[in-house]
Amino acid sequence: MQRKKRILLKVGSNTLTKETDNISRGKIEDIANQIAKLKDTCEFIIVSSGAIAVAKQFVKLESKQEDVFVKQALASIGQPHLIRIYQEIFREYGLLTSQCLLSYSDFEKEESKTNIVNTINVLVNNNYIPIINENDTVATDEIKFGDNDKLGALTASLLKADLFIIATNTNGIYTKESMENGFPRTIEIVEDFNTLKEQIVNSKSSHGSGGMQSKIEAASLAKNAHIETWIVNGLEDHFILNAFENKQPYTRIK
Ligand SMILES: Nc1ncnc2c1ncn2[C@@H]1O[C@H](COP(=O)(O)OP(=O)(O)O)[C@@H](O)[C@H]1O
Ligand SMILES: N[C@@H](CCC(=O)OP(=O)(O)O)C(=O)O
Repeated sequence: MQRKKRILLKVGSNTLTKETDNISRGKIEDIANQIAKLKDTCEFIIVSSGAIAVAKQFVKLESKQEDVFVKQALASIGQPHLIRIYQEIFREYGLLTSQCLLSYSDFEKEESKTNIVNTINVLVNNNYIPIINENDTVATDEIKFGDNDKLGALTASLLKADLFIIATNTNGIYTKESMENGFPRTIEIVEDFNTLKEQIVNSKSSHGSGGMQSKIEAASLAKNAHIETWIVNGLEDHFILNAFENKQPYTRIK
């Protein structure tokens, strides 16, 4: 039997909420449906944000503490709900899920790295789809700066993914000029990072935290591990299948 292509899929809060204030069960169904269609040829590991967004649907926390502590508490409330929603929906598509909470510092210790690889390989070999998020109680890197993009890239590298897909709210990276004139045009293939950095515009989406900058940095980490990154429009239905079939513009960073 041919070896399956290992795909690390990073989905941000914007994709999961379809840019609203609520998690979209429809978007999670769309992801499950695509994974079910590809399951004979591809194995998926998901890095998913959305814990804070789910919690905000249910609670408003009172606190005199700094904003970041409130976000950490919201993540703690939202994470079990997020995983429950994934589990319920993926089960309907015959897919099994598990939860892994990781932080950057786990990628700096040999023992933790070995444990992550061993655990996730057992899960994947038994047809479980690991759903990874930052361990927000102990780490604040992504809720302060990131986008879970770097966590996605570190995980893709450690687990030797064949492809790193970042789902966001644009058809990949647009040229700066085209963004400024209001007719965005996708840069389809990137081979030179220096020219790419010049295309970043200082804007982010409603729930987004890192903008395109953090995606380019994540792609650069993946490239160092010889992994190709695709930046695709997660708001579209069938966004993974569309990219495979070239039906929707997206950016490939080789
Ligand atoms: N060159 C570019 N091409 C596309 N989007 C860009 C570019 N430069 C900056 N951006 C901004 O980056 C945003 C995507 O990043 P972000 O808001 O963090 O989303 P996500 O939550 O999906 O990680 C886009 O909505 C856009 O506002
Ligand atoms: N870990 C947190 C937030 C991570 C984060 O900033 O992510 P993103 O939605 O990709 O901008 C969460 O699950 O809500």
